[in-house]
Formats: sequence, structure tokens, C-alpha cells
Amino acid sequence: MASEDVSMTSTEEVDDFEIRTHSFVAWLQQHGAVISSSIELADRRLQGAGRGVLAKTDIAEDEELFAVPRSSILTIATSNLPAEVKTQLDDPWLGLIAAMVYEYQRGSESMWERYFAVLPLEFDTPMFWSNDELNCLRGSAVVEKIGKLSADRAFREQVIPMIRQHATAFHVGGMSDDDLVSLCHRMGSTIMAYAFDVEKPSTTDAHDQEDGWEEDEEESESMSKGMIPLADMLNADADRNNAMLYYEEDKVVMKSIRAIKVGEEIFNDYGPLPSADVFRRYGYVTSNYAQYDVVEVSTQLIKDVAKEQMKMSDQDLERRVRYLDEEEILDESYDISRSHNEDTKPFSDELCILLSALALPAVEFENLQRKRKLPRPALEQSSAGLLSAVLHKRQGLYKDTVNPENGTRGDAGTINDVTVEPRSAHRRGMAQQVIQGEQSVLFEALAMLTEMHAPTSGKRKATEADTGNTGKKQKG
Ligand SMILES: C[S@@+](CC[C@H](N)C(=O)[O-])C[C@H]1O[C@@H](n2cnc3c(N)ncnc32)[C@H](O)[C@@H]1O
Repeated sequence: MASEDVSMTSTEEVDDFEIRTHSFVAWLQQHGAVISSSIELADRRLQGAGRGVLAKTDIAEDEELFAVPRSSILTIATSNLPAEVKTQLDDPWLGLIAAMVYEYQRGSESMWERYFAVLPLEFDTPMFWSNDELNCLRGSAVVEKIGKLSADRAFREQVIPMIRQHATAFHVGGMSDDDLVSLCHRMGSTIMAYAFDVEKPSTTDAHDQEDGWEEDEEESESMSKGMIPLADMLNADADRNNAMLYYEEDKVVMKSIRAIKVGEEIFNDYGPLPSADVFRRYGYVTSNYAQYDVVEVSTQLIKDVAKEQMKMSDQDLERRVRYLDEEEILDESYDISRSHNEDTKPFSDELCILLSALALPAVEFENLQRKRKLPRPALEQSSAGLLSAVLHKRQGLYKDTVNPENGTRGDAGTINDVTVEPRSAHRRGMAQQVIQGEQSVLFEALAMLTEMHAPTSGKRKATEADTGNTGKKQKG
């Protein structure tokens, strides 16, 4: 989990945690926030979840839990960044990072000082992992998505020169570029785990939009990225989500969306994110996002296996792939989902079309191409065989194979190894959970393919219903 200070052990320091909580709540109220007496900001460190919001009394559905004035939300616009700096910032997440660095460095001169005092100093997100720790994630597509190098580059090329240009305003005298990169990473990771896509005042539809920075490109003019004090103190739970944030003209309001019993935690939801994404963005793993787990299979892997399995020439392979690209079927990778996930199909139509196109005899493919047609999005015997070979190859990309039934694996000793310090052991444990989730998706997918083409069922042809293409729910 994210933490303010991992070395915090003495009673004095533990008390400081409470002091900072109370000081933050008092600060927010002084700035016009209205907080219901039915809730409290509580210490959830024993649950491994930092702070969280608890119900102090029974709460009815649709009750207002708290309201935060828009002026207390930290955005580029509300920050005190000099006007000429604001005009230099056209990227929303780099801009908010700069605004946070600016406000943080101003210390007691910043109106958000007591808010920063409850935000984390350290993270367990993979952005901060050692190479040894990252090695435990080998095989998961999450490794390619961490983006540390590109973030470093953006900080060094875009943010730091701008900060240096206004060094006095930013109070960064004496800080090296490396110090600034670390501070930018800290603020970037805080945004990733805490910021909301805030609807601007004129658009008042209800939405819960807690988000990371990767959605920025799609962000419309009506949204801006912002840090909403207290709204971001809610922990998340995919199954027990009981509150939602509503955007009003001059404030944002958190309301209960179902009845909540005294003592229960008030939870936000991050949406249908696979565990790997929850882990990458928020730095923790729980089993209740496992229902959304996926395994990413790259097109390159599919091409490599098809070439070998179908004994295809490079020329033939590239011709088919080019045609599918023209028909907008080709992607860089395809997600395999859980077979019992109610909202998604285990094998997408695009993946089935790609596999079928690669598995067709050359003459049949040429016929289709001539008529500018595509294969049906169903798995036939040959395309299912190809997929099965792809998935076996995909399995081999993981560092170890985890038994999805009991979680044991080749080097399970690493996690319990007394020579590994506790924080690293915790990270390795999370890596194992992520990998185990992905591998169980693979096992399920392979079992489904076997069942679809089991010899006992008489080598029947797969129908669209097998791949979920009728839109009906798939049962595992
Ligand atoms: C929006 S903040 C929530 C407030 C946070 N607990 C705190 O003390 O600042 C998101 C962070 O809370 C933690 N978190 C949220 N939901 C959690 C959960 N269900 N279990 C464990 N940690 C959780 C993670 O560290 C995540 O990055």
C-alpha cells in the first residue's frame, strides 16, 4: 500500500498519524467542507489500507456523507502557480504534477499543507520496484505498462526545465535534477492513486471518475484532473462499493448509494479493472478484482505460433496480416478474459477472426480476400487448435507456473525467505497474486478450448455460442 512513512513505529509517531488526520479534517472544515457526523476518517493500517472512511452510525441510501467546495480541490486552475507557468502547461497530468510540486514546496504558505500531510510519501506501485522485484512479474503485460522511462523523460525534458525557469517561485534552490525527478514521481504516483477526473461546473451529471493519468488523452474539455480532499480518503472495493461522488456547481458531494451499517467501511470503486491494473495504479492486490483479470496475448506471439504451426511462409503470413490490418481487425495484443465473467467474452471477435484467418488454407483465405470478406468470428477446430498452441506458448513466458488451485509454484520459497526484507516480501507476494490470477485465466481458457473440442463430444465444429458471440453469458 501507499504509505506516508514506512519507518513509523514509535508511539509518538503513531500518534502523529492521528494528529495529522484530525488536523486535515479540521483544515477541510475551515475551508467550507461539510462532513456528516455519521462518518469518520479512520486508521485502517491494521487492514493494510492506510486511512479510510467508516460509518459511525447507520446510514440510509442516498444520504449526504460530505461536501467539499470546489475551491478546496487542488487543480492546475485552483493552484497558486504563477499565471505564466499555467499557460506553459498543456498536458493535464504533467500540469497537475507541477502544481503539486509547487504547492508542496511552499510548505506553510500553501493552503493545501495539511492535505499534503496525509498524502503518501512512498508507494508500493511497480514504478518503485527494484529489478529483482520486477523480475517476479515476468510474463505479465503489466511490466510493459509501468512507463518509468517515459515518465523520467517527460519530467526531465518538460517539467524540470520549466521549474528551473521559475526556481524562486518553486522554492527548489538546492534540489538536484534527480531530487526533482523523485518528487515528480511521488506526485505523479499520488495523482495515479488519488486524483479524480473532475467535471467542470457546467456539467453536473453524476459520475464517479477516480482515475489514473492514462485516460488523459481522452479527457474532454468538460473535465480536469484534480485532487479532491477527503473524497480520495475512501478505499475501494469492487464488491462492496457503497458511495458515489456527485459534481455540483460549487462543490462535490459524496453520497451513500445503499444503506450502510454502523462500523462498516465506506468504499469507492475503481471500475472493472483487472488486478494487474489495480496493482499498477494503486499498489495493492485484493481477490475481489480477480473477476476482471485478463491475460494479454501479443499479435507477434500469435504470428510466431501460426507461422510454425501452420507451416506458413513469411510472405503468406504478412499478406494475411496486412489484409486484416486494412480491415481494422489487427491490434497489438488481445485480452483473454475469464470464461465466467458476465460482461466480457473470453475470446473477442477480433481475436477469433485473426486466428481463423491465420488457420485457413491458403486458397480459402485468397477467396475471402478477393471478396473483401472476413472469416466468421467463431473458433473452428483449426483456429481453436492454433489458439491452444498460442496459450501454451503464452504460459511459458511467465517466470514460474503457479498452480491456480493452491498457489504453489517453483520458487515459492522466495516469498517466505527470511533474507528478503518485509516490504520486498510484500511486493513479491503481490506479484505472485497478479501472476496467479493471470495464469488461472489461461487455465480456464485452455480448459474451455479442450471442452469445446473434446473427442468424446464427437469432433464437432465450434459455434459462435462457444466463443460467446451470441452475446449470451458464458459459464466456466
Ligand atoms: C484513494 S487512496 C485511499 C486512501 C488511502 N487509504 C490513504 O490512506 O491515503 C488509494 C490508496 O488506498 C489504498 N487502498 C485503497 N483501497 C484499498 C483496499 N481495498 N485495500 C488496501 N488498500 C487500499 C491503496 O494504497 C491505494 O493506493
